Amino acid sequence: MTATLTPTTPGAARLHAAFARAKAEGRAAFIPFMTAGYPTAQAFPAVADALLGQADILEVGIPYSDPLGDGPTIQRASEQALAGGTSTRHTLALVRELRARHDTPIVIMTYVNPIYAVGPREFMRLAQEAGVDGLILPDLPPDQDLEIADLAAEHGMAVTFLIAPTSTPARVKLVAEACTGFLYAVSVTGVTGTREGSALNEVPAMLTLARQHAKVPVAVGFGVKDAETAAQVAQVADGVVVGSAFINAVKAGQDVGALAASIRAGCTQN
Ligand SMILES: O=P(O)(O)OC[C@@H](O)[C@@H](O)c1c[nH]c2ccccc12
Repeated sequence: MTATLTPTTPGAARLHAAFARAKAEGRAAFIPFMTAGYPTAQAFPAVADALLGQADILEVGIPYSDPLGDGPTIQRASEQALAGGTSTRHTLALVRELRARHDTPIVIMTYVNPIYAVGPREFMRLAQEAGVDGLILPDLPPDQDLEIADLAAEHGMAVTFLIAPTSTPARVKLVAEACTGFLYAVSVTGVTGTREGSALNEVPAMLTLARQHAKVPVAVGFGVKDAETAAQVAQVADGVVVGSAFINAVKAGQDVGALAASIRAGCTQN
C-alpha cells in the first residue's frame, strides 16, 4: 500500500480510508463476510449489525445457486438464503438498509451471473443507490470483461479481483493492476471454508509478489477462523477476510458480535 495512492472512485476512497484507519490503529483491516438473507431475510440485519459493530469493511455475498469458489458452509448458506427468497435485488435492498444505519464501507461479493441476470447497468444503478462501495468479483477475469469494471467505476464503486498461490507472476501483475479497491489474495488453492491446522504458509510469498504490483491494499481470505489464524495473516496482509466461521457461528446460535470482537483483536499487527 503506497502513500501516493490515488483513489479512482468515491467507493475506492472510502475503502482505502478504512484500511488507513485500521493501519493507524496498528491493525490489519478486519473484513467479515456474510451471505445476504442468512439465516433468514428477517434475521440477517441483526447479524449484519453485529458484524458492522466490529468491521472495518463488511463483505456481503449475493446468494447464488452455482457458487464455484464456495465450500460447503457458504454453499448451504446460499441455498438457505435463496430458499428464503433473497434475490439479487433483495440483497441490494438489504444493503441499502444497513447503509442507512452504518457508515462502515460495504462491498458486495458476487459471481457475474447474478449481475447479468439483473442487467449490468441496472445492477450498478441499484448498487450505487444502496451505497455499495465496491464489488468483489471472484469469477470475472479482469482481462476478459471490461464492461463490468467500467460500469462499476462509472457508478462510483471500486472493484476487487482475486489471486491464488497458483497465479503466475504475469497473472498477479494483471489482477493487481486491475483492482481499484483492494486486492483479494486467496490463502490456499481451493474453496472457502475453515480448515484443520494452518493452511496459511503460502501467504507470505504470494504477498511479496502481489505488493510488487498492487497500488491498493492487499487483503487475505480463505480459512481464517479465529483470533489466532487472523493474527498469522495480519502480520503480512493489510486486511483479513473471515466468512465461513461467521456462518458456522450463526448456525450454532453463537454470539456473532463476540466472535467478531475477538477476531478483530487478533488483527493487531506486532
Ligand atoms: O469462508 P472463508 O474461508 O473465511 O473465506 C472468506 C470468504 O468466505 C468470502 O470472502 C467469500 C465468500 N464467497 C466467496 C467466493 C469467492 C471468493 C471469496 C468468497
